[in-house]
Amino acid sequence: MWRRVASLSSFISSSSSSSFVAQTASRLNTWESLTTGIPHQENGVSVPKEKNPFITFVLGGPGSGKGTQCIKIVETFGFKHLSAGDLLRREIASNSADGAMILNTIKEGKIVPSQVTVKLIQKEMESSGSNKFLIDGFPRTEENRVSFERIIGVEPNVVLFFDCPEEEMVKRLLNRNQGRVDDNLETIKKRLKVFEALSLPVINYYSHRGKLYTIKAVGTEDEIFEQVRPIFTAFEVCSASTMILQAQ
Ligand SMILES: Nc1ncnc2c1ncn2[C@@H]1O[C@H](COP(=O)(O)OP(=O)(O)OP(=O)(O)O)[C@@H](O)[C@H]1O
Ligand SMILES: Nc1ccn([C@@H]2O[C@H](COP(=O)(O)O)[C@@H](O)[C@H]2O)c(=O)n1
Ligand SMILES: [Mg+2]
Repeated sequence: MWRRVASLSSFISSSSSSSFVAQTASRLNTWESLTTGIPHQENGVSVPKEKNPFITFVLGGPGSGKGTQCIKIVETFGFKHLSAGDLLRREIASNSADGAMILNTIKEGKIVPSQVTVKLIQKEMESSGSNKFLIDGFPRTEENRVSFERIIGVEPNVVLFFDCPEEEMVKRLLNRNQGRVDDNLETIKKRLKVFEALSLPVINYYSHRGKLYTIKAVGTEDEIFEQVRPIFTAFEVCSASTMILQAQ
């Protein structure tokens, strides 16, 4: 299977997205698990590989444009979008037992205990009927990351990092005008500190794991999406080709 994917990358080397496709083909050990359908051993139990979801984590500082780009990714590639922040805000709005704690944490720009956030994500994943997820604003900390791996039992296939200068992020947040309790300068400053101290190490972790795609998050929304598009196009091309090869 690996040989076939490698030859695929040279076959399409003349396409406009060729470098991404080649890069993607070289990362396809995870993708292969989605498409081969060959049972593999997991904790001693044989599990059909095609049951694994395809997971993309969407990371970046506050106001870097994660939510904005997720809408475009969903429109073009049909993922189920799960925003950790939106799920937490929904808990506040529904007056759940954790609502007051979550509201205070968000106002302070701090991070909600991982168990709470991962359970919300898990519930949405299970009820979605989808197998392709964009998980936006998560993991924000090493604790988030480890908790997801422990509870959900899988690692992401792709990690997008929207890399944006602080000054631009602050400007965007102060103009967002969506009535968010954390869109004020005091909370924004705290969120930026938390991002640097707790979220950047997670981004570095995925860089070392060879899963990170860094997007320069300046310019128009469309210009930024043109950096994102080839990443998922490459995965789609490789997936379709693998299915054709299997059918032969
Ligand atoms: N490329 C862009 N140029 C200018 N403004 C943008 C751009 N992308 C997004 N915005 C605007 O910046 C604000 C923040 O964007 P968005 O909500 O997508 O960021 P985010 O990374 O999801 O932030 P948060 O972490 O706070 O949820 C929004 O008002 C959005 O319309
Ligand atoms: N994994 C997460 C994600 C978010 N939070 C809290 O929600 C706030 C808003 O998140 P956005 O993704 O919408 O920016 C964030 O500042 C945190 O307080 C969290 O705790 N854990
Ligand atoms: Mg957002």
